[in-house]
Amino acid sequence: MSALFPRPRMEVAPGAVHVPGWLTPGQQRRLVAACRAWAGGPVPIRHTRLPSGGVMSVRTVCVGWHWLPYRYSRTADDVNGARVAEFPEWLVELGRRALAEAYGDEAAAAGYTPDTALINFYDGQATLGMHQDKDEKSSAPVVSLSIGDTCVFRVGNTATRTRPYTDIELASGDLFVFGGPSRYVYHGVPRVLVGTGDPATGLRTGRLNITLRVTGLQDSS
Ligand SMILES: O=C(O)CCC(=O)C(=O)O
Ligand SMILES: [Fe+2]
Repeated sequence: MSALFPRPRMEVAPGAVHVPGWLTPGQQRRLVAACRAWAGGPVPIRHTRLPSGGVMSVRTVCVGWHWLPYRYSRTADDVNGARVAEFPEWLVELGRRALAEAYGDEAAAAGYTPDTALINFYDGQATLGMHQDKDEKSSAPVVSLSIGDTCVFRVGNTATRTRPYTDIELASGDLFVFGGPSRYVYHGVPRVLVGTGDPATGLRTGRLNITLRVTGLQDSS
C-alpha cells in the first residue's frame, strides 16, 4: 500500500494493534499451502488434550517448538513423539515485517526473532476460551495472522478473564499484534462467522490463525 494511503492501524489497547487486510491474497494462499503441509506432519494437526480431561475444539499444529499444555517441547510428546518441523527463515522475516507495520519501530522489528508458530484451525463450531499466552519465557510480542472465515476476537485485560473486554472482528489477511502492556492480556475467540471466507485463499471453509512467538527457550545440550 502506498504512503499516500497508509493502511489503517487500530490500537485496541496500548501495545495491542489491529492492522486489517495486511496479508496480500498471494501471501494468504502461500500461508494456507504451508499450513496444510505442516498439518500433515511430521506432527499431524490434532485437538489438544488438556490435563483437566477436556479437549480443545480448535485443532493445532506447531512449527519450531511444539506447544502442549502448558509448556513447549521440540518433540510432540502428547501426539506422536516426533520432532516438530523447523521454523523457516521466511516466517521470521514475516514476523519482523508484521512488527514493523504494527508498531512502526524498525529497530524493534529487526530484533524480533520468533521461534515458534502455533497454527490453529477453527471449523464453524470451534471457539477458544479466554486465556493468556504465558508459557513463553520471553515477553516479546505475539504476532497473529488470520486467514479464512472472519471471527470475533475478544481482547480483555491482564487481570481477569472477564470484563472489561473489547470484541473486534479478525478477517482474512488481518494482522493483530499484542505486546508491551498488552502482552499478557486475556484473549479468546467466542465465535467464527461461518462462510465469510473467500475460498480463493485455498481454505474452502473455516478459519486459520497463526501466532508467531518467541519461546525464550534454548535446546538443552
Ligand atoms: O485464533 C486466534 O485469533 C487466537 C489464537 C490464540 O489466542 C492462541 O493460539 O493462543
Ligand atoms: Fe492466545
